[in-house]
Amino acid sequence: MKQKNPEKAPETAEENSKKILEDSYGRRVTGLRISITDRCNLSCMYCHNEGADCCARGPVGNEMKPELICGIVREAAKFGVNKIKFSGGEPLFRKDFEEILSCLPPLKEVSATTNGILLEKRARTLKAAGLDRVNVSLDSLVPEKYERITGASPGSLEKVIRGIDSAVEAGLTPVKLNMVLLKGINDDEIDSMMEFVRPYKGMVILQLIELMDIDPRLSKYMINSKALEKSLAERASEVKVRHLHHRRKYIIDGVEVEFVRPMDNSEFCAYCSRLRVTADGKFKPCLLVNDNLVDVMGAKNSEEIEKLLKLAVSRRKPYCMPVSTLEQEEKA
Ligand SMILES: Nc1nc2c(ncn2[C@@H]2O[C@H](COP(=O)(O)OP(=O)(O)OP(=O)(O)O)[C@@H](O)[C@H]2O)c(=O)[nH]1
Ligand SMILES: C[S@@+](CC[C@H](N)C(=O)[O-])C[C@H]1O[C@@H](n2cnc3c(N)ncnc32)[C@H](O)[C@@H]1O
Ligand code: SF4
Ligand code: SF4
Repeated sequence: MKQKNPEKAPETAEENSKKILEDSYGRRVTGLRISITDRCNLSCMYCHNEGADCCARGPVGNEMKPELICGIVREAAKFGVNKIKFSGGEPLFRKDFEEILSCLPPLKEVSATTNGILLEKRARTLKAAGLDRVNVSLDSLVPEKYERITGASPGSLEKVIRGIDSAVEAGLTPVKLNMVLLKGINDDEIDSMMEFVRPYKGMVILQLIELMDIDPRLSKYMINSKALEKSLAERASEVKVRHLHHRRKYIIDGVEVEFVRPMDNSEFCAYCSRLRVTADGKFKPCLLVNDNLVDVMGAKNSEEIEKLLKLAVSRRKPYCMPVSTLEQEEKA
């Protein structure tokens, strides 16, 4: 059989292994989760701000420029990273978000997570610049509750719903609605949220999120995730398992409901395939760890970015591990 490129010798296993990013726990990195600003127009009662130490509400600060963001993505793409998630703060606060999207290399998927307040006017331009889909955070369909959870001003819920409709019209689909479950506040709204997404016929899907009680004052809002997962499973006609975090997707009466369950979940961390980048230009090996960041802001060229990227991957460690693995690590 004729070789496609007879000049090029087949690659050795060693050469091949250099082209992927894998940490010492065998977890391959295939995605980047890039925070492009710490600024936000809301003040949600539970916000982890992607693990940042602080949450800037004021001026621009030390945010990465589009050139650096795209340089990082280009380097990561050389090692098989093919999914990018933009987050914040509120990513639509960046007026140059379209510019950032325009300079990315070809990728399998580019998505963003937004609170949706500024989405209505930007959906079309974001799509045209290369954004494939969005997740929109929407914790309640009751205006007073929505305002209580997010600190938003009256009228904001309608803006978010108009933003969701614009995203659907622009083709930023499927739009995922992120609903953080808060006991005693919105945990009675799961069914009404399912009815809300139903008319969109798969163009909008529901993602339920277990609260991460990063602050002890939040613990009283934790729902019983085990019981919820059991009831979703009982109601589902089909259950799918995603590779990312091994998250379950339940198909209930034709509506897709994904459950994100990060707390005390070693399976979730075992299938963590994304490396994070902070708004001020640091690789962040884990959402919940802040003492192992790798500064990439001053990187002068692609070689430096590559070196720092590999250093960050080498620092990755599952936050939650099965007891048997922890015991082995202690003995070693
Ligand atoms: N602990 C932890 N939580 C995460 C991680 N990635 C996402 N989450 C949480 O998952 C929820 C949904 O995040 P999104 O930004 O919408 O993105 P996603 O659902 O992870 O990504 P897609 O499903 O691919 O759109 C949020 O509450 C995040 O904090 C992670 O690596 N670790
Ligand atoms: C930090 S926000 C950034 C993007 C954007 N501002 C938004 O709210 O969609 C990303 C996602 O994390 C979720 N989130 C924030 N704090 C959380 C927590 N303590 N537990 C679970 N999810 C949380 C939000 O609901 C949102 O869906
Ligand atoms: S909108 Fe997003 S970043 Fe802003 S406070 Fe809420 S969860 Fe945090
Ligand atoms: S190791 Fe676990 S907690 Fe840390 S980022 Fe990955 S999934 Fe999240």
